[in-house]
Amino acid sequence: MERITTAKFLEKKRKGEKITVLTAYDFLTARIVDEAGVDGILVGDSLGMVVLGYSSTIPVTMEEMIHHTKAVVRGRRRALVIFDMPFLSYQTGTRDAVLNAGRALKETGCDAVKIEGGVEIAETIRALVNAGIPVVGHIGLQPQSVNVYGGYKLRGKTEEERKKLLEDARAVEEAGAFAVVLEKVPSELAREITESLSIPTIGIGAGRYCNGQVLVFHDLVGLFEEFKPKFVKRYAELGREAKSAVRKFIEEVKEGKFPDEEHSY
Ligand SMILES: Nc1nc(=O)c2c([nH]1)NC[C@@H]1CN(c3ccc(C(=O)N[C@@H](CCC(=O)O)C(=O)O)cc3)CN21
Ligand SMILES: CC(C)C(=O)C(=O)O
Ligand SMILES: [Mg+2]
Repeated sequence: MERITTAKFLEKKRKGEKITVLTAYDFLTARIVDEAGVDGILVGDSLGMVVLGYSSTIPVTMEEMIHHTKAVVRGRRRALVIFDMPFLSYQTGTRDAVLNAGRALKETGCDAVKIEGGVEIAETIRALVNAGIPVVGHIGLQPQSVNVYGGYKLRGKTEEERKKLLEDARAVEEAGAFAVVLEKVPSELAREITESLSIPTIGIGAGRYCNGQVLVFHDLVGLFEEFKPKFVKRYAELGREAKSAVRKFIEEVKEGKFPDEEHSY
């Protein structure tokens, strides 16, 4: 089976083929999304909220990211694995960024890293690419800056924000990123950015005109039930299913129905 490469992402944009990316934080989920045929698996720092129970992505460490990414890489056969650089692993300077991102590549076997930020982080993207580390940018809503913005609101609404976002997109591309995530921006602005770049845009809450889409796996299958911003579409209700299965188990054990002959030796 042919592996998806960073070049494949660019080729897909040129050919007008959509790119699909989903998160995974463990071996089995990686296997499911890989076998279903996604192009990319993002080991998001959202794992802090989804699997570790933190209320933001701020507390996530390199150690936690590495631990989960190793499991994801073991479950992957085809998709490109992207390591989401956690808060404070790249914001303190290009040297720290290269050392941490290099560590991610060396220790986990991932293919690329993602970092949040636009114009202000372009120099860091350049340093990573120069060191041989493929980079995905991430602009618009940047969850690691939640404490500066005081929330997860839509970005690019005012004319000033719109201009800044277009500049961010250009800076990320010029710095050498091979793709860029656009988070929670109006569809029309995402369209404008997508048309102005030669690298693919991967949207989350950024409308239909992006070159690809990314979602958190647990949101898509209805496992993270309390998280429901407008951009999440639930394709299944696994949270409900799982709870109902557990209730049945409890009931059957209490009634002496489980285990029966079929499940005993
Ligand atoms: N499960 C999950 N899915 C995600 O997409 C995700 C995470 N976790 N954790 C990390 C970041 C945080 N993200 C977020 C978080 C909140 C909203 C959001 O729209 N929240 C509110 C609005 C809050 C506001 O206006 O301040 C909502 O409408 O639910 C969007 C993206 C995206 N990422
Ligand atoms: C929502 C995506 C883009 C992300 O950064 C994450 O899962 O952490
Ligand atoms: Mg993230």
